[in-house]
Amino acid sequence: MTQHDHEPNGVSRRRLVSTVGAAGATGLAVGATGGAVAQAAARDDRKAPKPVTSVGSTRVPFHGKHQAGITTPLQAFGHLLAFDLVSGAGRKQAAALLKRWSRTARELMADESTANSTGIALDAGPCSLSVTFGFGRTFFSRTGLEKQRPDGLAPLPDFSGDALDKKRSDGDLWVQIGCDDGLVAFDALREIQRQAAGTARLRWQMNGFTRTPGATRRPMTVRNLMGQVDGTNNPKPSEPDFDGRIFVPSSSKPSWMANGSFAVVRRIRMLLDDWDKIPLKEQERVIGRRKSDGAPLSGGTEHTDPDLEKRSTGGSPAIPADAHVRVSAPATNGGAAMLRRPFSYHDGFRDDGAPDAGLLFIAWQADPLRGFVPVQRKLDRGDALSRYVRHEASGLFAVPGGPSKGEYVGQALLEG
Ligand SMILES: C=CC1=C(C)c2cc3[nH]c(cc4nc(cc5[nH]c(cc1n2)c(C)c5CCC(=O)O)C(CCC(=O)O)=C4C)c(C)c3C=C
Ligand SMILES: [Fe+2]
Repeated sequence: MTQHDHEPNGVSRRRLVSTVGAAGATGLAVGATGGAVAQAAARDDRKAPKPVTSVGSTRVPFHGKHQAGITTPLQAFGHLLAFDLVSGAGRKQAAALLKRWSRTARELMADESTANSTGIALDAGPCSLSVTFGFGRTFFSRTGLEKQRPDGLAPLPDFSGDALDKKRSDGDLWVQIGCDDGLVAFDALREIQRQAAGTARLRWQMNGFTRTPGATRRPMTVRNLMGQVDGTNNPKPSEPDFDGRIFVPSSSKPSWMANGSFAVVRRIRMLLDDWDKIPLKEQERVIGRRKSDGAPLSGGTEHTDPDLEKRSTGGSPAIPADAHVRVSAPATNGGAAMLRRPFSYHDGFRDDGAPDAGLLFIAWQADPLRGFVPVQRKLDRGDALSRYVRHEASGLFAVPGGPSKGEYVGQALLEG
């Protein structure tokens, strides 16, 4: 999904535009010939510092069958935003907003300066920026589009372990920003927020992070804030049933959701003080995998399939009955599967001194009733991990397919 755009000398287009602009202005002022300007530029070129990595120049396409930010490799920084339409804003205003947002997302992801550039990201490349847009259940009643509301947006059931903050849950519109640079990510966030003015008000925002590309000597699955290798047994795009599990078929109804997906977003706080007190062996039994390398307790290496039948020498299951990987596995949930693409978060410390930190859990699936819901029902009843986590906020969003050239995200819904 990503594309390394190695510009001349690996310098980003944003940077080149400003360099060329400056050289052009100088040329005019001193009346230099085109040849002299070219020679000066070539000299400048030799002096230009070489980028240390390709992180800055990596570009994620905005157009395509699916929106970016679903199968895009996880970026180091994430911002999740939910907006509510202001009173008086309906379908027309929402369409204009999605048009503005799409144009900005396309320009920023392509490393083009936007008309109202804040300047925050001026020296950086696109750094794998992706911006993804979705619609919450309430969007359809606010805009008179109830008939277009997909069944997949049926409210999630209440789970016994939920302690949800309504103010930080749901929302009419959802935006996910992912980027390998904090300033480029903030620049996108700021433009998206400014463009909403007069049409939609921010309902909640959550900021996340994960590993920086290149931070590991040996690229491997990332770790979460409990220290576990997290993401190993995700469905893989190379698997034959991947598209059917993650994306809405192109023949489905309503047709505007063709090639789209549903995002379940859960803010899950980790009780890290409690977690850190339990011995390593117990931490591993809670998950069912080794902490050091993520290998299943049934043996092998990180990518060996967990053997749920295997017994240890004492006769007990090698992967305990309530281990997280056993309870959540498709094999024990009638095949239910989802693509997990979470960010970690840390929002300081609570009054009792415990970190306010955990996982911005984002699960992608073609149908939440066949993905997240059955698995969370089971986890809610019998997951050893639930003693160490709290679900504090929740959202469910319909994310349309990717726009074709010249289209904006959600156009088929808003103009259909
Ligand atoms: C409802 C779905 C899930 C929630 C909520 C959830 C929360 C959660 N998970 C971890 C850590 C790990 N999860 C792992 C695997 C895993 N988790 C889910 C689903 C939910 N997790 C699934 C479907 C799976 C894959 C199971 C399988 O097929 O083997 C793992 C193991 C490594 C991996 O495969 O990713 C870890 C570690 C936390 C910390 C958490 C809430 C904070
Ligand atoms: Fe999990």
